[in-house]
Amino acid sequence: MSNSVSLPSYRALEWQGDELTGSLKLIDQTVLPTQLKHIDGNTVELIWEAIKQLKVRGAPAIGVAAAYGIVVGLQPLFQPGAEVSREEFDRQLARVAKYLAESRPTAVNLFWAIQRMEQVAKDHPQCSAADLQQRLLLEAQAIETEDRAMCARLGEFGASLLPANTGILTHCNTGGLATAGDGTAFAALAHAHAAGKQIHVYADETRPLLQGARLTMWELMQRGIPCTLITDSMAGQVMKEGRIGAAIIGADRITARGDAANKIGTYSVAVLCHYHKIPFYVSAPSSTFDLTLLEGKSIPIEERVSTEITHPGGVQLAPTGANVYNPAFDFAPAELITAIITEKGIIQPVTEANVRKVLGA
Ligand SMILES: CSC[C@H]1O[C@H](OP(=O)(O)O)[C@H](O)[C@@H]1O
Repeated sequence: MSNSVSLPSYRALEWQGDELTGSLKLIDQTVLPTQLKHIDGNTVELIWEAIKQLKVRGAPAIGVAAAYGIVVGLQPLFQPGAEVSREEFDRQLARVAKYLAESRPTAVNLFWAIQRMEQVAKDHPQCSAADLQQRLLLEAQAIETEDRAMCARLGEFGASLLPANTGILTHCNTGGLATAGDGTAFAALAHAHAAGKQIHVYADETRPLLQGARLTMWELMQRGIPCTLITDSMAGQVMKEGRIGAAIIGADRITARGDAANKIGTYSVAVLCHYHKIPFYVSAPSSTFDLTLLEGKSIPIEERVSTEITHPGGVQLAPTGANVYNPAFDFAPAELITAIITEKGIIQPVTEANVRKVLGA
């Protein structure tokens, strides 16, 4: 019996109001799963901080949040009775765009969304500041709406590849919390479940910030999708036991040859899948591709504070002064990826020629 794929009842982010007084309502993902708490992103500083601290996270969601962050960041220009010149507006737009671009370095969706917003100003050099502010809100809303449609396509294409009656391993979180819609890799899980494929999801906890344990398990259980939480170090064992028929993960930046940067631990999952001859799928929108880069080693990898590892949840687990290395991402080389699922189609085998062919680039 198949169930229909329902959009999540929660939304990682939601715009409220108009271009001059509106704000971005965000789920604070750092306190899930025990608290469903919202923050009101009514200043660009709050939105910047929410991105930096992973209160809002996930490549597509970061892009949507930054797009709205630009609208919010320009609102202070419009004070009652004050005339805003286009020159001043353009100066402030450049400042806010640069500020938001400095929040996190790896997810290319952030820069893609900011550039799309800046392009609106370039495309309308003669319009007034007030008119442009309205156009910027429309562009941010378009980015959000397109993201929702993208998730649906990723879900359909991804589900078509997932085997039935087996376990599917996933890493980090790629669901509605990481996007404006139903997710990327997560959408494939939801669509496969709804299609009656009888899958069982094995979710890596995903240290150090535990997006898998805290967020993916929460999303799967919200949707009634059979699931089991495992530690990252158990991925090989569940494969060895024959529990896993495929793995599917998201991405934060994919190069022209198909090297895919994703949450730390992704490379290990890809190598384990290769060894166990298990299909390894990457699911990501075309906005996650950076065709200016060829090799994964060129992708800027965010390094985060050591306390994420030494003091998870504020509890000290390592000696004071311990040396720590905390890269937030690694990358799976194209050679280890069975296929990359995009909203424009499936890239398989993963080669630069096929990347460009499917993306039409
Ligand atoms: C749907 S993109 C999700 C992608 O982003 C996550 O990183 P973070 O939680 O640090 O924003 C992770 O790499 C996911 O695969």
